[in-house]
Amino acid sequence: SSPKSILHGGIHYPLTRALQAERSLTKDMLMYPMFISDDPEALDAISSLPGQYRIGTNKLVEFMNPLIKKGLKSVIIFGVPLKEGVKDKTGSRADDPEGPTILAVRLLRKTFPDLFVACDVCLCEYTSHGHCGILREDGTLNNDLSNKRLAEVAVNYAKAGAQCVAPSDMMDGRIRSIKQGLMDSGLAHKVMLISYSAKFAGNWYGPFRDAANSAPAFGDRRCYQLPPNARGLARRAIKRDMEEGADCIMVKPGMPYLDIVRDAAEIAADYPISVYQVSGEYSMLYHASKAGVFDLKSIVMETMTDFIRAGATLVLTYYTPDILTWLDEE
Ligand SMILES: NCC[C@H](CC(=O)O)[C@@H](CN)CCC(=O)O
Ligand SMILES: [Zn+2]
Repeated sequence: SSPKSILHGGIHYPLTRALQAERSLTKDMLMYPMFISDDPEALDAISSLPGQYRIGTNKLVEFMNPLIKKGLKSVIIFGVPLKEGVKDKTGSRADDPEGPTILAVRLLRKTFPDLFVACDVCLCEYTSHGHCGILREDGTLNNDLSNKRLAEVAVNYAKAGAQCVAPSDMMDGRIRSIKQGLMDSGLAHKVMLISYSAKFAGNWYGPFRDAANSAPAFGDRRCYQLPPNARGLARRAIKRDMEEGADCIMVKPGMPYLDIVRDAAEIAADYPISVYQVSGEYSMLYHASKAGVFDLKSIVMETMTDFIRAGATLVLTYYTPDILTWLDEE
């Protein structure tokens, strides 16, 4: 065979294999999604997301301490109101100053000054109909009213101390609305705006909707989350969000959409690229490893390599607490 047909010489030893990596996973690259309950005393195990909890604000510091010790650098907060009567047609309690999200932001910023605190921005946990935006009488989205509301919510989270807001709603133009809201409030210079730019409708979010009590009461999210077959729309949404002022571009779900992560890394080459390993991916890996398909640590660390190879620089994953330990074992 010709000299160039010999590839094995470059990967025979662990060091030479390590040299093949363009980047390696560090703790800075991990953002931990957390569910904050409106019951301050809650520490509820989430059956659909084994190992994850809905945490009340009175239990949050105790829950966080070991994670901070392990080197946790950032979290993204999802408020989960379970009390009766909180949800309404416009999600008016999303930025309730006594609601779980704002209370958690204040507590985390006060207790852990070095922790980077992001907030997911959406209405679905706070709307009676469970959709991510405000609806018209005919049941379709009122995009402009939704953007106005989402910008108010994002600004209020920022005012409470969030250093990052990440709108997962998928309304058209919400990045511009939120960026403008941050600028008008004199906060745009110190709040990172992560856009869930390429977020796909489909079957991967079930465990989250169970955990966050945020499933749509009717219909689905196919009129505002991208269709799985829409590579072109994803590329257009990424370019649009860059234009509207996003500081970081996210793709979601993760493993099934690595081609879109690669697209994002090429289109938004000068931006950090984020990927969300969503609840369905998390639970699938968990149960498959329980069933003996593979070793959990090995498979999770391999998916992290996959995200990085595809171009991601920030990974949102419920495996963050485990990965912090596994990185120290390497
Ligand atoms: N705002 C939408 C929430 C959305 C799930 C859904 O579409 O219901 C994601 C949260 N940003 C789900 C995340 C996950 O499944 O882990
Ligand atoms: Zn939503």
